[in-house]
Amino acid sequence: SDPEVLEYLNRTQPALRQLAEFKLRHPKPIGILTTSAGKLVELREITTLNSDSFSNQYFIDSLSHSDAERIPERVVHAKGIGAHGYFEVTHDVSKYTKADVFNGIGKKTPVFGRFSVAAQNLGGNDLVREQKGLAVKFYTREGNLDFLCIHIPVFFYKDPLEFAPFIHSAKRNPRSTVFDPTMRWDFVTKRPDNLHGQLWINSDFGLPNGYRKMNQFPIHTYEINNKHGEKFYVRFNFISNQGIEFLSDETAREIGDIDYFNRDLYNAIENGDYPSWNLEMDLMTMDGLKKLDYDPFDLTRLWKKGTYKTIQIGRVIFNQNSDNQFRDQEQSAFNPGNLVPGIPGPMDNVFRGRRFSYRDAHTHRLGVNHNKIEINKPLYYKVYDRDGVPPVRENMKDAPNYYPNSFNGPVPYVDPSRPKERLVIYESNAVDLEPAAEFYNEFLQTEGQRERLVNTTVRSILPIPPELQRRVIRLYTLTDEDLGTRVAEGLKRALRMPPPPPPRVIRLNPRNSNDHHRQHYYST
Ligand code: HEM
Repeated sequence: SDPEVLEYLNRTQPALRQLAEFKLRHPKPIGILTTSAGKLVELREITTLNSDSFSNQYFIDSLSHSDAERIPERVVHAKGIGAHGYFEVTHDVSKYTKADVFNGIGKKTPVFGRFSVAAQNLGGNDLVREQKGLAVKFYTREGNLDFLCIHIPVFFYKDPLEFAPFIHSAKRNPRSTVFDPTMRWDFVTKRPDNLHGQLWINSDFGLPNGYRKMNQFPIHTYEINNKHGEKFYVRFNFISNQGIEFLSDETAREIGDIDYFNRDLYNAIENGDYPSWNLEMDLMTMDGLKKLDYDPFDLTRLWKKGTYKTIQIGRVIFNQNSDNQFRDQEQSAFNPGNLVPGIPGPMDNVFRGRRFSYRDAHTHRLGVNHNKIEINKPLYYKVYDRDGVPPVRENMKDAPNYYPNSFNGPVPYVDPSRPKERLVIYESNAVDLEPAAEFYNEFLQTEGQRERLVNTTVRSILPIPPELQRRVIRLYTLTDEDLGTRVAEGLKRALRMPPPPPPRVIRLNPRNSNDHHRQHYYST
């Protein structure tokens, strides 16, 4: 009720008034301070000055806990923000999938979502041209269902063996420590399947205006099946109800806030402006698949118009910020292999690689019991796994710890409608530049869009070695002659431009004896 406090709360954005709000909710201290083992801390223990610090358990606890408070950051998508919410079914899709979570109009399922930037380290810059991610964990009655998505509808490669080199080339140079376009362009030109995704990233669609204003795509072609065992092939899409907006590099520089995406999402949710996405699926039947003149399982290409229909399923709404980002977001373990009956999932090789990679990454990052951490815990589980790095929770108490057994440990169930066989797909390793050419000529609809793609590419290849620049232009020309020519001409023009002036800095005169820096150096 203090007018000064009210005025402060009104004037300040939610992300900057979090502590003031905590105090409003807790007008008195929330309790007596303790050590981690629960001993009450006495006032004289909160300083070590003029005392025997190594008799002070509070001091030892504090120092040694902070020494160990970092865990490995994610190898990709390290920086992000998490929020809680729910999924609500809005349409009847029982014809296509028996997944309980998608059946029963009005049914709500709790979800946890994590929004992220792909190549930045923890604490990195949101305002960069990189794929932005959204991972959603649905806590369904049939186990956790995880979708991991990026904001462009195509992926970079078809062979999971490209994961490590792709990531290395997109992250920091191990010697210089800085992001290095030479590595990235070298890899793209050596593995041209990456080109289509790279064009998306360098186009107007590369940098969304915040996490709320982007669509999200799990990309893979998923197999789904109904209760009669009939199979369908789908690509899921999360379509933003906030609309989609993108930023130019110039606007991003003007905004200049490395936490722009996190701040925007957090503030919106705190203000009750809950972001939501419609979940839909582009669907093909088995008969439809047979008639195609392209590979619908290829992650590096879009499905062609007219070959599928789009079915609405429901919507995801995020209506609560996490009250502890480390507990929820940093400890969250999303795995695309977490699927439910009725969604057997994708068959392609990248997906098979991912089934292994995420599980392995989570064991490294969070320990082998990562699915027992609260944020990852399914609603129901009965396992034969035991022990390992905590948390083990009740560790299945005294139930039999081997299967099969004769003593009523958990038993598998029988699903009579599970399709008997799965499609086996053969993937071609031929380089196909058609999807990239289609993106340039058809997907981009205006000259302005093409011009900006060319300009962004030129800026990006300007610092790389001439031989590599020639290789980029050769690849672009092979993709589309006009695109290659324009990049070549743009590069020639850019090379003739004078280098930008050095940044303006504040200089202090070291010979000025009034300079307090100098006094500081001498004061010791
Ligand atoms: C061979 C292919 C791929 C491999 C090996 C791979 C591997 C990984 C790994 C190891 C992580 C970090 C996991 C963690 O520590 O929690 C990760 C995160 C992520 N990946 Fe992938 N990935 C692949 C392809 C993809 C694709 C195709 C997509 C999207 C369509 C994708 C979206 C994401 C997202 C959104 C995250 C962040 C998850 C989070 O918020 O925790 N990845 N990936």
